[in-house]
Amino acid sequence: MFISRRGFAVTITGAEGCEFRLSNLTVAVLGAGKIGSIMARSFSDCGVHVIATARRKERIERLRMQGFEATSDNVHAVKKASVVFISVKPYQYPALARQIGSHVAGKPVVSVMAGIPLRLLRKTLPGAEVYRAMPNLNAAVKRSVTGLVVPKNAQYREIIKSLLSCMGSVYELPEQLIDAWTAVAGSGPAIIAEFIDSMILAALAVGIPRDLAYDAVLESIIGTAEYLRTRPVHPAQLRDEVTTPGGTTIMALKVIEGKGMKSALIDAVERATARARKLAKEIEESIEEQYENTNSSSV
Ligand SMILES: NC(=O)C1=CN([C@@H]2O[C@H](COP(=O)(O)OP(=O)(O)OC[C@H]3O[C@@H](n4cnc5c(N)ncnc54)[C@H](OP(=O)(O)O)[C@@H]3O)[C@@H](O)[C@H]2O)C=CC1
Ligand SMILES: O=C(O)[C@@H]1CCC=N1
Repeated sequence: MFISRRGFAVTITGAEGCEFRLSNLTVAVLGAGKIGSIMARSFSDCGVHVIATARRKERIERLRMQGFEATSDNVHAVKKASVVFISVKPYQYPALARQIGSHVAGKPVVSVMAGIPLRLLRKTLPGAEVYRAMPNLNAAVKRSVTGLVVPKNAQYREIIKSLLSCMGSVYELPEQLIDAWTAVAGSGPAIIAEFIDSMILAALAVGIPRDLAYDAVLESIIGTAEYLRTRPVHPAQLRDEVTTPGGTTIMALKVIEGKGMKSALIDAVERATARARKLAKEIEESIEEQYENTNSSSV
C-alpha cells in the first residue's frame, strides 16, 4: 500500500485492507444505479451479502441477473441489513428519507450522495450513525479513492472502512473537505476522460491510427501517474525533465499555457465544488418544506 507524501489524509486503507471478516454481513445498497451497482459488486466480491434496491422493474431484474438480492422495497432492505448505503441522486433523497427515516435507528448509514451534509442526514435519519463517503467510478476496477467523513464517537468506523476498502483506498477527511473531494475525486474520472479523449483526437490529428493513439495516450497517463506516485518528484520537475530547450515539448507547453489549461481546470474544480455546496442548500430547502408540511398537517 502506498502512502501519499503530500496528502492531507489522516488514515489510508488499501484495497487489501479488509481487516474485518465481512462474510456474515448483510449490506443494503439503496439506489443501485451506476455507482450503487459498482458498490454492490465490490461488497459482494468481499464476501458480503448485498440487498440492492431500485425503482424500475428492468433495473431490479438486471440486478438480480448480476447475482444480487434485489427489490424495490427500501424498508425491507433496511430492516434486513446491518449496514445501509444510500446511492440515489441527491434530489431523489427526500422521498427515500420519508420511506426509511423511521427504520434506521441504531444502524450505520453511509451516504455517497454529493452535497448532502451530515446535519441534514441526521435530521432525516434519526438515531442512525451517519457517514458520508465519496467514491469514484474507478471502484469498478478496485481503484476508487474514497473520501470518508466519520461522525464523532463512531461505533462502526472500522467496519465501514473495511467495506469501502473493497472498492480501493479510503481517506478519512473532515466534512469541510468532502465537497472539494467530490469535485476532484468523485468527478475526477470524467475530467480525466475528457483529457484522454482530447489527447486521442490530437493523436489522430497528427496521423496516429486510432488503436495506437488509444494505447499511446492511456499508457502514457498510467506511466506518468505511476512515476509520480512512486518517486519524490513534483509534477513540474517531471515536466522539466522532459522539456528540451528548443525542442518539441516546449512548443506544446507554450500552446497549453496560452490557452489557459491550468486555469480552466482550476475553475472547473472550483465550480464543481460550489455546485456540491449549492446542492446541499437546494435539498435542505426541499427537506425543510417537507418537514414543515408534515408538522403542520399533524397539528
Ligand atoms: N456516478 C458516479 O460516478 C458517482 C455518483 N455519486 C453519487 O451517487 C449517487 C447516484 O449517482 P448515479 O449512480 O450516477 O445515479 P443513477 O441514476 O445511476 O442511480 C440512482 C439509482 O437510484 C435509484 N433510485 C432512485 N430513487 C429510488 C428510491 N426511492 N428507491 C430505490 N431506488 C431509487 C434509481 O432507480 P431506477 O433506475 O429504478 O430509477 C437509480 O438506479 C448520486 O447521489 C451521486 O452524487 C458518488 C460518487 C460517484
Ligand atoms: O456528478 C455528480 O454530481 C456526481 C458526484 C460525483 C460524481 N458524480
